[in-house]
Amino acid sequence: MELDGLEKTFTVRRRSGVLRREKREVRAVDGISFTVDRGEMVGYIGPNGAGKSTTIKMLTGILTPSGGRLRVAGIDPARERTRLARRIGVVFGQRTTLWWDLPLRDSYRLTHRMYRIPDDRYRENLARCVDLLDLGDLLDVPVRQLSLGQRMRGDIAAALLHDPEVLYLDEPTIGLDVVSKSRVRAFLRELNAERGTTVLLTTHDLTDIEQLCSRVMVIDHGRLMYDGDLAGLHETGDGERMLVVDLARELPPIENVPGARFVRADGPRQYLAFPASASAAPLVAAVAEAYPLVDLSVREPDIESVIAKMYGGTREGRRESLK
Ligand SMILES: Nc1ncnc2c1ncn2[C@@H]1O[C@H](COP(=O)(O)OP(=O)(O)OP(=O)(O)O)[C@@H](O)[C@H]1O
Repeated sequence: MELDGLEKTFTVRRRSGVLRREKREVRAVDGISFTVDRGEMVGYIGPNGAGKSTTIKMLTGILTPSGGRLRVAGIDPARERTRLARRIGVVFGQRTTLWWDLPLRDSYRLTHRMYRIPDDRYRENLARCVDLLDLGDLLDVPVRQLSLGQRMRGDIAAALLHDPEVLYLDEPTIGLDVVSKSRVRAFLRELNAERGTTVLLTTHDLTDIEQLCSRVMVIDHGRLMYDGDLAGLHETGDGERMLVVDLARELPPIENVPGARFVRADGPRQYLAFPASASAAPLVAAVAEAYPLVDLSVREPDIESVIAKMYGGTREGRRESLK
């Protein structure tokens, strides 16, 4: 997957007075370049409206880029959308590609025909998906009667029956309970390890990224803000760690320890933030000397707060120009 200076601009008209109409240009994707190698599993994350779905729509050929260059499996998606469709699979967590009134089995049969999948390949892939995604009891149930988690597993299987080399997953675990999420994640890990399927994963659940992706790309306002591993993301966001101290009794906030920032108290427990790059030892010593310390722990920054910090730094750069 190769993107070089990829752009997508939408022109939106908005009524701004009785007779006036304002023409506004939204740069949903504003010059994005990256390469994803075969077999990589990459997280593609960012806040609402960052441009993630627009990127995926261009990667599938649904939308034509306004600028830049794009290749997926050597194919230009907008020019050869049908040829590309045989090589990629897409799962949109918010929508289903299955036939609502048909049992899962019939949806799969239709996919079999549409993609002209060789019979033995189809049988083999279906059996594998049914086994690993635990779809055995669901094949004869109409899609509309499936729970969200069951439907999602059904959708993932449908996207894989034609052996795609590249899989785009847009919020594949949205709305799923903990058990369904872990089942979907385990399946994706196995798919990637066994088949070498390249996966681009968009999600708001950062546990998906933590458990599945060694590389993560952060997009905001249509621009790539970060491309690297998860550990590096912590550093970039200048995250904070949290020292959680349990005191012998409820006491006023600890505000006199240099290098620590009082965050909140919960009875005798107090939360002190300090820079992720700093050592906790001097803080612990200072607290222990001045307060009746019973217990303590250090919590690592969660990715959410790290990313929130990154976004905080880019708010002014909103690139929506009036025309
Ligand atoms: N068809 C369209 N016409 C006009 N503007 C659009 C269109 N599609 C997307 N946009 C705008 O482009 C920007 C990026 O939208 P996009 O859907 O790609 O974001 P996203 O990162 O997928 O967000 P979310 O996490 O909410 O799904 C937004 O400002 C959105 O309003």
